[in-house]
Amino acid sequence: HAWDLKGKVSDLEDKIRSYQTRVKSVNQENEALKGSVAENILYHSIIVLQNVFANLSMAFLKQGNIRVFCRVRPTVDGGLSKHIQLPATDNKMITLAKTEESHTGKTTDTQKNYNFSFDRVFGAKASQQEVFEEISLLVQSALDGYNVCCFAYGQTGSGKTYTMEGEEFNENRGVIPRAVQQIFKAGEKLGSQGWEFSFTASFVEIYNESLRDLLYTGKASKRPEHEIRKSANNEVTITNLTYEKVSNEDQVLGLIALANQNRSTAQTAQNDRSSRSHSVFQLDIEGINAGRDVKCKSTLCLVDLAGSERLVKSQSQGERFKEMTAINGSLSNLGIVITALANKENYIPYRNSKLTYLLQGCLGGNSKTLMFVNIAPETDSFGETLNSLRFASKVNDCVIGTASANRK
Ligand SMILES: Nc1ncnc2c1ncn2[C@@H]1O[C@H](COP(=O)(O)OP(=O)(O)OP(=O)(O)O)[C@@H](O)[C@H]1O
Repeated sequence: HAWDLKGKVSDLEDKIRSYQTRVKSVNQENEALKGSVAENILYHSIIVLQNVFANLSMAFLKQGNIRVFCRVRPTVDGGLSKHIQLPATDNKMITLAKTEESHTGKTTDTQKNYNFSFDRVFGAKASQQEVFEEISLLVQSALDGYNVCCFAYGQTGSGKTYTMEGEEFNENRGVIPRAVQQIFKAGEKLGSQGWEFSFTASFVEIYNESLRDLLYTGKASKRPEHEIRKSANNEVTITNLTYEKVSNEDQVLGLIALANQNRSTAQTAQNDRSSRSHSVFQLDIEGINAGRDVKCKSTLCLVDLAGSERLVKSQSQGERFKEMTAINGSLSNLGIVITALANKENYIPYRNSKLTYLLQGCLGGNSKTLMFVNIAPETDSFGETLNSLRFASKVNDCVIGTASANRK
């Protein structure tokens, strides 16, 4: 019996040992599992934190930086564009897709995608209100003493004027009337905190590198010449320009109507002139809070640029050639100035074009800049659209210092 018992105990001991080994290995597996779960959680937390961090630092960097919004114009018949794709889940991406047909018919058609990402992409259905909501904080900061510049870039007919001015007195009003409305409303609110603001508006057109006052009411024959001047304290002013003191929204809307009238008179004399000129609306804001002994001074600058289409040499002769050269010169200088600012170059060639000279105070370290790149959805605009998006993404890559408010 003893022998038998010894054998059974030995069997039991073997079983116990094998159980122990299994438990150990299960424990090890558990540990491994626990480790990987923990690691996974940690890994994902780090990714989330990295993203939060990247977004935060982007937001900080972007504070004084150029932001770029892309807006796609609806097609004339309200249909879908064939080559522009916006992902449903991401409002920062846009893809231009080009299908290259096989010429021989032997190979299949190939599709080439051009992807771009911006701070925001608005599709054809985006309303003026939605667009404005995204820039209203920027407009607001003009009252806090920041210089703010918002400009629309794109080929003729891509929706720049619609974005900046829109239609009168309804929900299709664009950035300029909405910004003005917001500034006056917010200025009134700040009044209860002891702030007193004064506003001065001007509206100027740059055509063929010469300036024209859009608020001029005198005789056409007596239109004065204008020069851009920079004062000792770096303020840019235009000689002989109408600077109109304004205190409410209606007054500014009246000035915008006057500017449109002035533009259409010139337009009648010269077909399509407004497409070939830059128009710059400026609202100078001065605030004083006597109780707190603080002052602030800034400019809100809203610009509808000339059409960015490239020069078609064979079709451009005489006056048209001169215009296109002036437009190409000033738009490419705008790109050069922005790149020079981003590269922190010592010399920024503001003076190489009237446009950049005039916008000098609003482009650079001490300002907030937003660029709309407007694009047309038609297939025959593919080349121009690609060009505009390439220009805009170059601008989007620029990091231009941090803005600081002009407060004393
Ligand atoms: N988002 C939009 N929704 C509805 N209509 C639009 C939109 N964008 C543009 N349009 C219409 O498309 C046409 C061309 O737009 P717009 O005049 O703004 O182009 P543009 O880029 O300013 O051209 P130009 O360089 O000639 O001034 C206009 O009739 C305008 O009302």
